[in-house]
Amino acid sequence: MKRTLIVTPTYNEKDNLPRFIESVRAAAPEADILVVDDNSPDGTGDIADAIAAKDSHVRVLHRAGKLGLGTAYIQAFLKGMAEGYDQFFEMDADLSHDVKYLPSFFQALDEGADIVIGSRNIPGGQVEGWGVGRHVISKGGSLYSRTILGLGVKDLTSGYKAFSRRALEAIQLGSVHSNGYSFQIEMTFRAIRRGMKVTEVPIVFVDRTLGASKMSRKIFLEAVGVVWRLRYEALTGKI
Ligand SMILES: Nc1nc2c(ncn2[C@@H]2O[C@H](COP(=O)(O)OP(=O)(O)O[C@H]3O[C@H](CO)[C@@H](O)[C@H](O)[C@@H]3O)[C@@H](O)[C@H]2O)c(=O)[nH]1
Repeated sequence: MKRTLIVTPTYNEKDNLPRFIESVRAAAPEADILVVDDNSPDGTGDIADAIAAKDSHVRVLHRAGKLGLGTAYIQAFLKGMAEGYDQFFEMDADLSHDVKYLPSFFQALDEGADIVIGSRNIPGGQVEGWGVGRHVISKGGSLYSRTILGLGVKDLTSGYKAFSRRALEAIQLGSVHSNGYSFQIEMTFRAIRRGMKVTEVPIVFVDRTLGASKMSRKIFLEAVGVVWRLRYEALTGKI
């Protein structure tokens, strides 16, 4: 039986986290959940601790402040690898990633995928609840990065993903620099450069109804630049 670690980074998700954990526990009862909370001012970390105290499948990694999505995942993955997990998931805590898709991720991993991406940009996939601006940023961002990096993956910024242990080893987590949503692009690009197999499965992403997105101008600009850095590193043989 493969050991699965589902990582969810949290920053001010007090209204979403209990339902998120409950739904993941019901859908994947064998999996463990690691919440990475960045000292959320709304007390999400305390809520996570209270759930973890009652459920041995749930643990919490507390960090001192808002250190970013990318470093949250890297810290959690390194911890999970040291603990011997075989496969790793990324999921947002805000209920935009529906657990009903977990079986298709597990199936793709079983069939040999190294990375499974919950894709909004393939037949059967879509986004509900975003305004025009956010659609343009997301679709445009995927197209921009696909074109510059020469990748066939349709949804490069999705945050609903699964990795085999082999994929995380190949990526060499210590050399990943991106911290915002461009972290997603960098992880997939590095894996593909090392010959990992990527499979996209369709998901309908439903925008959060509680709490707020942490998308910012800084995160957007980081992504614009990261793509060129990755291309340069690939051209110069660094990745
Ligand atoms: N620990 C921690 N968690 C964070 C941080 N920033 C965001 N998060 C958590 O990361 C998850 C996603 O953040 P959101 O800010 O809700 O993302 P979004 O705007 O809905 O963006 C979605 O779309 C992006 C673009 O496609 C995706 O890249 C992203 O992963 C996500 O799926 C949430 O659980 C949120 O609390 C941070 O600095 N630290």
